[in-house]
Amino acid sequence: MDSKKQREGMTRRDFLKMTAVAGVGLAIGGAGVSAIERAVRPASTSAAESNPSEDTIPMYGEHQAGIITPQQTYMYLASFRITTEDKAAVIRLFRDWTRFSDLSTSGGTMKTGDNPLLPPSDTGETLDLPASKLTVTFGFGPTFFSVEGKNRFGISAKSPRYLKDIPRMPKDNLDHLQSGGDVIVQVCAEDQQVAFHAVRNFIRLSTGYATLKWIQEGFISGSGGKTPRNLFGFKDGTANNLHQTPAGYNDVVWAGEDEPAWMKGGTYLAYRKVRMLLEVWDRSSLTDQEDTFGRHKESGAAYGTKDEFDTVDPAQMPVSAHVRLAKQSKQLIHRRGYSYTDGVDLRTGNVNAGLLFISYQKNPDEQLIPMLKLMQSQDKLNEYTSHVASALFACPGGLREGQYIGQSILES
Ligand SMILES: C=CC1=C(C)c2cc3[nH]c(cc4nc(cc5[nH]c(cc1n2)c(C)c5CCC(=O)O)C(CCC(=O)O)=C4C)c(C)c3C=C
Ligand SMILES: [Fe+2]
Repeated sequence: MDSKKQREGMTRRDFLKMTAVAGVGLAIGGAGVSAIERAVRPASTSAAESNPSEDTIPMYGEHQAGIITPQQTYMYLASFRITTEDKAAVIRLFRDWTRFSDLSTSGGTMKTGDNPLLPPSDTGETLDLPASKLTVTFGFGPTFFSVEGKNRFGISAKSPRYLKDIPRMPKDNLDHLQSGGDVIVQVCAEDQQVAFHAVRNFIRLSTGYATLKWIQEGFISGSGGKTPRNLFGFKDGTANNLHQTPAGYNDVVWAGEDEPAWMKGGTYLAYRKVRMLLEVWDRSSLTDQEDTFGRHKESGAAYGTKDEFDTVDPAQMPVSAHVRLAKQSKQLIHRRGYSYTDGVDLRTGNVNAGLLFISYQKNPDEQLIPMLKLMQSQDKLNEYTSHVASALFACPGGLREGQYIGQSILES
């Protein structure tokens, strides 16, 4: 089949054309052959054929997708450590990751293989599935730019202004194996298998260039348009409505003029894995639970108000209420958190579960860190939570077709 026919003829079920080179590329990873050298986009996708725009979120634009995109139901965070010091190899990896992002967010897969003697290029578990609003968001940690004063890849001068580890907090109980990383990939989708497929193939494509440091999966309740509830049963995300306009996003989320050019349209992703002590919470009274946040459980209304989105008066709340403390900091952040469950805590027999707190902001020094300090010293929520992992990443602005992620950092 010639390549024009491939483009015209391929449906999602027929999946994408991939050369045998791809299999070789995957097998030899860092040896220099691009793993998805000749992947092409699907002509159409099966489940999304009737209305693909409802099923796909554009990957290209001023900003990366997955930041102010309405939250999908499933999320994975995969944190990578770059293992090569060869800048050209890093560029190859990022080109492959970008091509694969383009392919998978538009509903494609790599070909499962022409050559029975080679492993299939694609792992195959999304062959019959639509794009499911898949988004991929990349960010770079402090150690991508320099490690112990050593300028990695010659780019330390391009390190963004506020990129550093979140300082140690009074009540931190951090596991460093689950924290930080050189590169973060946030993958979100309406179908968990679609999201995991993307993560899995990012990992495969990284062979020879990077290793996985940690991975974390999350979910939210998805009842169309309503604020999701966290595992304490409270609506979580209400206050995002205070800045959800283009001007609001400029003030709160998108990096300022004081940043390197590659941060234009970019932002900072802050991550805190916060364990929630469900057994303790479930034994506490409704009054105690509501006093913890300063909001009512069922309606989500702030104390002294009737409805979820009514204007908050912090004076109506206990001094240690979570929302009162957030207001006291006088800062806004854009939260995009997910719940997680991690099985049983074998030491106690309790459920290991909580919130993957993810926030996007233009200036973590001003917006996030003072708020976090205030909360960690005075928040009633501390009786029921423990912060177990932490990270900060700088997310570059969006891409135009033909560019690859990180290009404006690694080139020019
Ligand atoms: C430092 C930042 C924050 C951390 C860490 C954090 C953890 C955390 N939050 C909840 C539950 C809720 N948070 C709510 C509001 C809220 N939280 C933060 C910041 C952090 N939360 C802010 C800035 C706000 C908005 C405050 C405001 O301006 O009104 C709420 C109320 C509803 C809402 O607005 O979303 C809940 C509920 C948990 C369970 C948690 C850690 C486990
Ligand atoms: Fe909160």
